[in-house]
Amino acid sequence: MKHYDIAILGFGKAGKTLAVRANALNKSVAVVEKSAQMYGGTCINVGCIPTKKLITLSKMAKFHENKDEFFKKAVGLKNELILALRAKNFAMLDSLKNVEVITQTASFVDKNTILLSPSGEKITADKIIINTGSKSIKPNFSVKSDIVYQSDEILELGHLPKHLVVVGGGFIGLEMASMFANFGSKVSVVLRSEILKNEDDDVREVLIKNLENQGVNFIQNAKISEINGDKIYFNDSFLEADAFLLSLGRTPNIDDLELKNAGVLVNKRGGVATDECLRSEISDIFAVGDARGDEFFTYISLDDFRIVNSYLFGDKTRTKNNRSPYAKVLFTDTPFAKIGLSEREAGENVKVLKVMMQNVPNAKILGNDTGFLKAICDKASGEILGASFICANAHEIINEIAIAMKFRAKASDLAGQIFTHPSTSEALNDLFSQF
Ligand SMILES: Cc1cc2nc3c(=O)[nH]c(=O)nc-3n(C[C@H](O)[C@H](O)[C@H](O)COP(=O)(O)OP(=O)(O)OC[C@H]3O[C@@H](n4cnc5c(N)ncnc54)[C@H](O)[C@@H]3O)c2cc1C
Ligand SMILES: NC(=O)c1ccc[n+]([C@@H]2O[C@H](COP(=O)([O-])OP(=O)(O)OC[C@H]3O[C@@H](n4cnc5c(N)ncnc54)[C@H](O)[C@@H]3O)[C@@H](O)[C@H]2O)c1
Repeated sequence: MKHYDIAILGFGKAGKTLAVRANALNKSVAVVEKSAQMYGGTCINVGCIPTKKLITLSKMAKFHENKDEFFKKAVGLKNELILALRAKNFAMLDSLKNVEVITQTASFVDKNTILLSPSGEKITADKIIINTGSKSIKPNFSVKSDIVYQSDEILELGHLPKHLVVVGGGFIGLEMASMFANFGSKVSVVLRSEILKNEDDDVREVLIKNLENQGVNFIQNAKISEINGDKIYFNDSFLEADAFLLSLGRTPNIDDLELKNAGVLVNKRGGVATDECLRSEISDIFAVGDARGDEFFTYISLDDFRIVNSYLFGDKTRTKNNRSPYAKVLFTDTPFAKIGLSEREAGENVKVLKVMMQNVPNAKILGNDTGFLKAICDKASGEILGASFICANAHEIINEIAIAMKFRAKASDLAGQIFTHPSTSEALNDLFSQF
């Protein structure tokens, strides 16, 4: 039985980054990945990168007469990118002298022993890192149809659907709705509640208007009973489509792991229960990324790497409790980005600042002056407590607010900051000058 200093289960963002770090420190590492199609993990193969490549290409569809042909070309370009990234990720680890990539499914025999399937071999390790990601949640209504897809399957579709019904109005649902509408599909989003019901009303208003202008039709507060053939049934009604996308959320991918054999516990979110250093109940077993069932973002998986790295190889000071402020972005045609408090969450002792994009010169240059920048500041100190940006480039400039919040900057700091011109960032001068 081969022994390693560290075994990493799953080739995800945190795990692969930790493997590179451990190799540099001369530790022996096994990275166990169940699928050769998933070297590099969800983000590069079926998540962030393929979706954002297609979202970017979909914005060019309006220049193409034959929409179906352009969609197929876009899928081809996306596939080229993914194949290159997957090969690069594999080579990155395979070329390291202390790292071995093992293409098998991992499960625990005990707290230091991993069974590899289908080979039946076993390996042991001093430390084990669970980085097995997440999977799509299964519907709680009946599905009898062969035109129903999950997000990874729809990225491989060989034709552009004429009418796509997206079920679920979260990150994947709204991004895909915007993307397929740009490619030229008729798109309907059927969701059980109201769109982004926890966000401020002015954000929701712009978001819905923008998507409706793209041709997306919303059916909110729908109680879905079934998808049968080419029909989805909800409330007292139905819709006909030639493709359905299920985007009902994701759940940790830990079923194969036989965690009980190692004594590792599961939390209420169905993920591996960890402490602030990401140690499980068994102190030599850690969990990182989606497998913890906390926040499902690539940059959180990367930050989990920083925490485990600090614990195993550093001064142990970096923990889940001192993460930097970070934003979330919905990559619709006009993106929505949010960090910290919204106006609704902020309550009384704050000042709300707002700039409409119609008044921002760069928005005119970009040809998209919809939306606004909104910031929430503490009334007494001026400290920035949050921001909601729904506008072109929102996904980039929100990171400037993240840095400002990390250093507890005040409105006056950004009001007096020199920004390049013309840029969307320079609108932050006007926004924070209002304080
Ligand atoms: C369509 C889509 C779009 C997304 N867009 C974004 C975005 O724009 N920005 C963003 O930040 N996040 C996005 N996400 C979320 C992001 O992709 C994930 O949060 C992130 O990739 C999770 O990384 P991870 O390190 O937890 O593991 P993953 O990258 O998921 O890696 C886990 C790996 O473990 C393997 N595995 C599972 N079980 C076993 C086992 N028993 N043995 C061996 N191997 C196993 C899997 O095959 C997989 O390769 C998106 C997700 C999806 C689905
Ligand atoms: N831009 C990004 O950073 C990005 C993009 C895509 C995905 N992601 C990550 O992936 C995760 C998964 O995305 P997602 O869109 O699948 O999940 P989500 O949690 O964002 O949204 C799920 C949606 O499905 C609805 N839903 C759930 N069960 C339902 C049912 N039975 N009937 C009708 N509606 C139902 C929910 O109300 C919600 O609107 C996200 O939470 C996010 O962390 C991030």
